[in-house]
Amino acid sequence: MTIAGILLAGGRSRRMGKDKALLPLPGSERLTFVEHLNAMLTTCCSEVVLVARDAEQAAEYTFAGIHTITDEAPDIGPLMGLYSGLQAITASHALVIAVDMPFVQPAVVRLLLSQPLDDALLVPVVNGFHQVLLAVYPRSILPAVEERLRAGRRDPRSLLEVARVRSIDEAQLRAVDPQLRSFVNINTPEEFANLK
Ligand SMILES: Nc1nc2c(ncn2[C@@H]2O[C@H](COP(=O)(O)OP(=O)(O)OP(=O)(O)O)[C@@H](O)[C@H]2O)c(=O)[nH]1
Repeated sequence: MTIAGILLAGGRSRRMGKDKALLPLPGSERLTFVEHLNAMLTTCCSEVVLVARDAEQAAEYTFAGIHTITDEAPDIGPLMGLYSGLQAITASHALVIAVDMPFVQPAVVRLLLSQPLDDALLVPVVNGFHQVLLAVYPRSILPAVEERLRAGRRDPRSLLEVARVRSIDEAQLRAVDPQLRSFVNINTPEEFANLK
């Protein structure tokens, strides 16, 4: 089975005040979050798709040479990004990463990609919370995504109520990423300023 990478970048970054995807990666002189995550996914996925909310936002990423598509409709939330991304890929499954998680560790990606793939969602659990924005989704989940969107839901978390889920527990995650850096997500200028 092949697995695609989907980067979700279609949010408005309101709390940050500027597009989080284009923030510079700490410790790197020139890479943005989106370039860094795209480069990582390119090494392990059969295809990588970046999902922006609309053509105007997508145009911001042409410099990075990333295959960018747009949401079927903008501003419906990451569930719409997932829907649009899953429709665009040819692989049977996708590793989905929010573009505001710049420290996703290759070892965690390898752990996720080494699991048996079937029709279940494969979701890491940290502090008791399912990490739906760093998880593996089968394309076969698309009808359920469509149903959730029709019900007015915006968050992939709502799939946990209707889909079969296989959890990756915290001990497994800590074995490869002891500080769970992979699950740090950046929302505000303060959080960005405090990154090391
Ligand atoms: N494609 C797509 N991605 C989205 C959408 N909404 C949020 N995302 C992505 O989902 C991830 C989590 O988003 P949030 O941090 O909850 O929201 P945000 O819009 O980025 O930030 P705020 O405006 O500050 O809430 C980020 O990578 C977003 O880019 C959407 O409507 N479409």
